[in-house]
Amino acid sequence: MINRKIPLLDIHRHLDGNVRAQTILELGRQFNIALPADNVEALIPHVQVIDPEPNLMAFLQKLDWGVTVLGDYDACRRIAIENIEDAQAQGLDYVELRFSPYYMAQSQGLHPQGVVEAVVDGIRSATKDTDIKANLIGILSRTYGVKTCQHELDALLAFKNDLVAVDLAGDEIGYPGELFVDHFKQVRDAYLAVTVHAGEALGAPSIWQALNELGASRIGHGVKAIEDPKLMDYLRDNRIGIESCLTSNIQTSTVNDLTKHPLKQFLDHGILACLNTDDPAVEGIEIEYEYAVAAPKAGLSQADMEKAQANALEIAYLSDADKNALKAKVAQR
Ligand SMILES: O=c1[nH]cnc2c1ncn2[C@@H]1O[C@H](CO)[C@@H](O)[C@H]1O
Ligand SMILES: [Zn+2]
Repeated sequence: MINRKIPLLDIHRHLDGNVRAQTILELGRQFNIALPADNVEALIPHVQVIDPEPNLMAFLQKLDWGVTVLGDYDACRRIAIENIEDAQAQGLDYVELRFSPYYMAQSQGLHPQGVVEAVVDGIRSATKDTDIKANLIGILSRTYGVKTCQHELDALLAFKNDLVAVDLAGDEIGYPGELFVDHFKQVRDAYLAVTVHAGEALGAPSIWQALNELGASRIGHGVKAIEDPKLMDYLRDNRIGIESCLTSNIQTSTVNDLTKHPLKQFLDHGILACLNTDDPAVEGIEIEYEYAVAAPKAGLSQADMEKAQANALEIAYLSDADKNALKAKVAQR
């Protein structure tokens, strides 16, 4: 269970993997975009994973309707604002929301830089005068290839002061990290942190590559680290954060059964691993479910969950002052 005396964070949460079904319907109508259904109930199977998909790429297709309906920049602003509302409704104290501006722009011919501007603006206005804190992580959608990712990176770097990090997501097998060494040099030169989806569809070498060649300080999923004892030690000794997403790993068939998920072993080894949602609306879950249902199934005790909760704060892309402010805030609850 969530311990409300510890700050509650979700630091691996795709903003563009969390578009409400109702919003997809409304935006579809607004922009005259034909959808596979005209009511929420019938739309759900098209925009949400019901049973585990056979692989990561099949899972990722379920995100597509959420960006297909983004007909203008106001629509991008709207989904950013709704992401903050959803996070607030969950009692999250701090979120790192990640998004891929090219993925959001491509379907309706928007400009990635305009998308970044709209998302930044939406997050800023939605968090103003509230006690939820949010930071943004820009994503390079590797599935579009090296050249498009450079355009996507240019759009993100135009707003580098509004981001805390850049991530690499999408097709890990078809577009391995080796292709993006130059992109992440630019990210580091811009003084942004690096987190990479690695060890989800590929094995431990993909995680080593993210650490050694891309400069990752955190790893998204990192499931396959369990195959490499030297890597397990390295992650612990270098305080590399692992952003675990239990239900997502089941739905992508990265892990067949939660009882076999390595998160418990990561925690026992002293690795700074934490619990996150990934794509809440697409998965049909929220952070509460990950703590109340998924984590116990994965063998985590209450103490393990509290450790994971504390680890998220430890590895969050926040200053020590901001971390202390969050701790002080929850101490009053
Ligand atoms: O679990 C995941 N693994 C890899 N890539 C993902 C996952 N969830 C979403 N995206 C990717 O992130 C971008 C949108 O934010 C898209 O590229 C989507 O395919
Ligand atoms: Zn992810």
